[in-house]
Amino acid sequence: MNALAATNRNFKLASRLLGLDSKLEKSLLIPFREIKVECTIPKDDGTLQSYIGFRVQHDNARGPMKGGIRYHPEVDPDEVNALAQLMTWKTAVANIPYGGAKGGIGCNPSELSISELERLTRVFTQKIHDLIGTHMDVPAPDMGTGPQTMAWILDEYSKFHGYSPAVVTGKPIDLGGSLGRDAATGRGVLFATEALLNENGKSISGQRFVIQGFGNVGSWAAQLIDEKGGKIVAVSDITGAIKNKKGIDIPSLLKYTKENKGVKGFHGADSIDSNSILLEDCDVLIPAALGGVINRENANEIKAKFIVEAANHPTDPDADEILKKKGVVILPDIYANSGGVTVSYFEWVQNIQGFMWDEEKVNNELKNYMTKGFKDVKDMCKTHECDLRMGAFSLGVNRVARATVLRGWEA
Ligand SMILES: NC(=O)C1=CN([C@@H]2O[C@H](COP(=O)(O)OP(=O)(O)OC[C@H]3O[C@@H](n4cnc5c(N)ncnc54)[C@H](OP(=O)(O)O)[C@@H]3O)[C@@H](O)[C@H]2O)C=CC1
Ligand SMILES: O=C(O)CCC(=O)C(=O)O
Repeated sequence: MNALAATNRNFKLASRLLGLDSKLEKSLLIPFREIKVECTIPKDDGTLQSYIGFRVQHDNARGPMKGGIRYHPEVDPDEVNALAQLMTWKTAVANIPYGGAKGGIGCNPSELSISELERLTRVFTQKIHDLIGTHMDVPAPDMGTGPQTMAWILDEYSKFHGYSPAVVTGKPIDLGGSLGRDAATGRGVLFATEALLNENGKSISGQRFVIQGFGNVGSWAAQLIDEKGGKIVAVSDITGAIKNKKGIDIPSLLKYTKENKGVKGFHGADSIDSNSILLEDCDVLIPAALGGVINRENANEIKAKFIVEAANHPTDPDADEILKKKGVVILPDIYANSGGVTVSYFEWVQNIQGFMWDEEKVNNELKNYMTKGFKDVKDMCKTHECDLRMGAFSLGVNRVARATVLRGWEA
């Protein structure tokens, strides 16, 4: 099932749980606006190369639309649509005053030079600058993008609209980025995992973790879980997968990946088949890379007791059903990885206030939001006698539906 069909299915199940009117259901499902732009840039060798960029603005009932921009070869309109919709429910679950959006460019950033990436980002911004803005749609980093990408967007946007730091979040600190945003998604994953384990009479310390993806989210989650005494027994990235039953030395791995651009070849662990990373024996599995990786092909073989979805849409609905029967507890993406957008909200607030918070305040506030989010999701599970995914979806969809009805449709 593709990402959009899967997301629509989860939305419709939640809508039925809530008893939403079918017309309201339809209006919540259809995106507010879908943008597709051609981005042609001269490559460093003088030849021209064209790329397609997307921005899907799904819903703005609760506030400006918000969501990352992804640079990846597999970016396609259906996936961006699904990810934009997930952002709408995610910002509502986190209870921050935003709607949802997502963007992407179909490209392989590892094959582009820094100056080619800068040209591509600037051309994309030129094409969408009228449709984003501090109170309209606020992009942020996602896979293949980061603070430097946000700095280029900020600069290009400001040429048209005047200096506007709050038009993007996840910026470098020197340009108004928030302390703690870089680590925020991984830190949110830590807080979410702690909440889930505590509820099950366990703690991070003593649990065995497997993490797929060692980029922004995966590496921060690994570092913070390691600092709390969790044992990380296997990790992977695009270069390969490694395993050490006794626990991987994460500080050494972080140093190694900076120097070697990947986990492959790390001396303190054995190399394993990348395809088997999700099937490794562990207590908690944390997918932190691509979507759709847990599906009907592999769900039966998963050994973890808990899955914490740091990636967006890592679990296919077929796999959800199989894992539920096996008794595996899944903490869904729209709650588990909401730490990133929550600190993006803090960054936006700081930019608008013109006042910078210290990192302790950012991290404490993030913990408050993640703790409250877990309680709100659990309350919905109790009310609707459903699993955590439906608890999170029904929480998010209900908040957006209420805002939509309150705003009304009068022309
Ligand atoms: N950044 C954020 O704030 C947020 C991100 N997310 C989600 O988290 C996930 C990861 O994003 P982020 O960490 O920002 O992205 P990054 O680009 O920083 O990292 C992605 C990681 O995934 C690895 N990867 C790519 N393809 C594969 C593969 N086939 N198998 C194993 N690993 C792979 C990459 O390897 P390599 O580096 O070697 O290419 C890299 O380690 C995405 O689903 C994203 O949507 C969710 C909420 C917020
Ligand atoms: O920080 C943000 O605004 C969005 C992050 C994001 O893209 C996500 O949560 O998937």
